[in-house]
Amino acid sequence: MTLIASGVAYRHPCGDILFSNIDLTVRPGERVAISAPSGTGKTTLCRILAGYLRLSQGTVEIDGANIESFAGRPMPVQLLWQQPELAFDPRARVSRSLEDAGAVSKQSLERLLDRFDAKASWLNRYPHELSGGELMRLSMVRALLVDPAYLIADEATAMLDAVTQAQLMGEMVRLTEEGLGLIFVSHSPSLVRRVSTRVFSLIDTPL
Ligand SMILES: Nc1ncnc2c1ncn2[C@@H]1O[C@H](COP(=O)(O)OP(=O)(O)OP(=O)(O)O)[C@@H](O)[C@H]1O
Repeated sequence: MTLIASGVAYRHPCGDILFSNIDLTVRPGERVAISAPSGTGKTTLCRILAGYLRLSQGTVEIDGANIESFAGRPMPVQLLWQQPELAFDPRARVSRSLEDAGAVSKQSLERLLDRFDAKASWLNRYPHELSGGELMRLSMVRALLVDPAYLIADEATAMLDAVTQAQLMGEMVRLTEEGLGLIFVSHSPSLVRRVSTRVFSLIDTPL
């Protein structure tokens, strides 16, 4: 499954163009860091690639299928937010949000909880009853439950302590060795150097 963004442009509702002519191809197992100065559209591009935001021009396709055609079906591109609470309904126990992510077998859930060192008992809590690190682990579990082909991590580990950050980034790298494609944004040049197999410069400006 190859992810291909061609001629992508985004225009704000006020009409201002944020970026245009973005061409990006990501293949299974690649780890692509999106680099660009603050405010130039990295998060916006991440949201477009994951189908959260409508592009103004161009296409995003997965193996020839437009990303918009996955509406109502499990999305093969999953987004990890920097604020993991955005992935959970604050009025419901975490287990409910995981169920809403899609039909999932108990085995897959247990396997993923184990992989991300997350406790099954956390599922009975509300999002505000979990620490940032715990919620991030569960947000990774949620993203991977639908067995996506691509994971987009938008500064997903930036708020975490160094140990948790290293552990979760390490797990993401292992997932890419199993074929997952990873697109990530990080303001840490050393993390980008360590993790990425390629850097995509959004506006041709180095990090
Ligand atoms: N509705 C809007 N109208 C005009 N500008 C907007 C609107 N929404 C967002 N922006 C601007 O779009 C720009 C791109 O935002 P985005 O979050 O994608 O950048 P970024 O590269 O991820 O930034 P950072 O590195 O600081 O997180 C920002 O300058 C933001 O102020």
